Amino acid sequence: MTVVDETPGEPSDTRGRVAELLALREQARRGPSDRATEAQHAKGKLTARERIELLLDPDSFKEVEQLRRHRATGFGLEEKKPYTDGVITGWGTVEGRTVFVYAHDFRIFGGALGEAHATKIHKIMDMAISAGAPLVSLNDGAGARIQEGVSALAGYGGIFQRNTRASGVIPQISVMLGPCAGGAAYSPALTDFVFMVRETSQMFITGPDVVKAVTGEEISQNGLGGADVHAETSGVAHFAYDDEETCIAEVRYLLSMLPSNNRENPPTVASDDPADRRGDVLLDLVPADGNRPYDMHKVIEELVDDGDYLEIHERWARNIICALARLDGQVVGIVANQPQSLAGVLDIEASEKAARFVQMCDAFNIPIVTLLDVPGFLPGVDQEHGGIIRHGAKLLYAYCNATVPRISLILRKAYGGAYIVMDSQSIGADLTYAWPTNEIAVMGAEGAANVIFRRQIADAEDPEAMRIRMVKEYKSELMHPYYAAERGLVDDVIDPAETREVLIASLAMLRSKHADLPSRKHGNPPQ
Ligand SMILES: CC(=O)SCCNC(=O)CCNC(=O)[C@H](O)C(C)(C)COP(=O)(O)OP(=O)(O)OC[C@H]1O[C@@H](n2cnc3c(N)ncnc32)[C@H](O)[C@@H]1OP(=O)(O)O
Repeated sequence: MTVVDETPGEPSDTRGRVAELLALREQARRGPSDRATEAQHAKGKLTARERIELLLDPDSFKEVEQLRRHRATGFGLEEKKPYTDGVITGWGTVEGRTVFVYAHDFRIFGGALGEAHATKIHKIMDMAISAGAPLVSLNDGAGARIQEGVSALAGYGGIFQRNTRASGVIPQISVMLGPCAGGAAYSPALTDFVFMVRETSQMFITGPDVVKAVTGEEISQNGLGGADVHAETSGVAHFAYDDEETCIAEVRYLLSMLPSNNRENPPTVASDDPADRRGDVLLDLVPADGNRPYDMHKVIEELVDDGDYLEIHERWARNIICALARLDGQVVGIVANQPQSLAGVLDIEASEKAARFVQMCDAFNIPIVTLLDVPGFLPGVDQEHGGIIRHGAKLLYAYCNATVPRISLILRKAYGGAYIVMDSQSIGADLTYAWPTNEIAVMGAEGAANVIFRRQIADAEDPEAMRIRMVKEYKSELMHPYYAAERGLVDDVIDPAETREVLIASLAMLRSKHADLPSRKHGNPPQ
């Protein structure tokens, strides 16, 4: 059979019927036209099926509702009823584990979401939740299908509700691969991770034309909501890549670090990197002088298996690092201050970034290792008026609420509220370690001396000499690791070179940790 009428005919026998089915399937698989495919490729974009092939293990994709068509009328829709209705849905495997997927087909109504299209997505989301497997959306759609009016809007509502229900139950990953406007941008915002591709993907609530009409601002689509904007400025995107192939390969890498659902642990792999590998290089990597910057990435590289880690929000709020890595084959979430950026202070964005990460790790049974080198919260009118109190509280809340194994290590300094917030023992860290260079205090020695010895300094014959003496006294009295160790506020002071071994042994002990929070509907975290 070469040509099939859109209305199934009446083939005389089963073989005829099967031939007809195969022809229909082929039609659905091919999509609207070669021209539409060429137009998609000309924009530097792959088709929905090409993307699914890259995401899933070879030949593992099982499609659902391939022959679905809309029943909408008006605006010529009754004449245009393509199979799939512009979204391809189904499941397959990534490294042998089940993953559900939906992918907008931009060649059909610009990937815009109508009622049938939406209910296909609802079904696949329900299946992913029931099966307890991750959901990946490959987004390339123009938002609500304008011709279907409120039915399309209601379709989005159903997606948002399911995104929220699935939150913390199965990993949800949104991959942005085209212009995603309106409703198409909200669903990703509700998911755990957002990936974008430079030049070809954009996210905005209202596009440049509406922005210009309302505010008079002129801006391009990429300038308004491109990958770099969202990965560096707004924090909406966790990852940005130059091309779709790399982007989708990284989605596979991320999936390899996540459990299928909140009742499982992340996958373990056998590691060739010795658990007792010493890290003598750490003795020189981190300067003992608390004011000298260094790159915390190098510390992480030295500690984790084979130096491999996946950084989340790499280019947003760089003063804090959030990464997934493995220690002796077990996945861990690492939160680390970055002394090379804003001296590693906590500010509004760093607090938000780390809070979301800690919450994600806790939801998916990923132990958290916190590496502290923090001078405090960033002072300033902008920060105070921007709500650093409530944003900083998000991080505090996330840590206090986390029941996964939690280990913190103070590399150098940990001052004030920032020390408490960054998983101190007092807010529930299971084990806390310190390097011998560390200083835990309410504030740096200079600031402290100026406050508590203000009168002695002012009254002294040589105030500067007195100030220097008092700073020295304060340092030797309070600012060394043994002050905290003597009070049991750190569990041990360790040789930096043995950090990897200590972390691995501690995680092994904590693997069977079980902690329950008081029964409640849900908390009321600061927003
Ligand atoms: C709740 C909400 O979602 S509100 C948001 C509603 N959506 C929007 O406002 C977006 C409207 N669309 C657009 O701005 C643009 O189409 C963009 C930016 C998404 C894409 O632009 P381009 O890449 O230039 O593609 P283009 O505009 O040619 O659209 C491709 C096709 O999709 C169709 N299309 C685009 N958006 C929609 C839509 N929302 N509903 C139905 N069809 C649409 C176009 O008519 C076109 O169809 P055709 O191939 O038959 O001519």
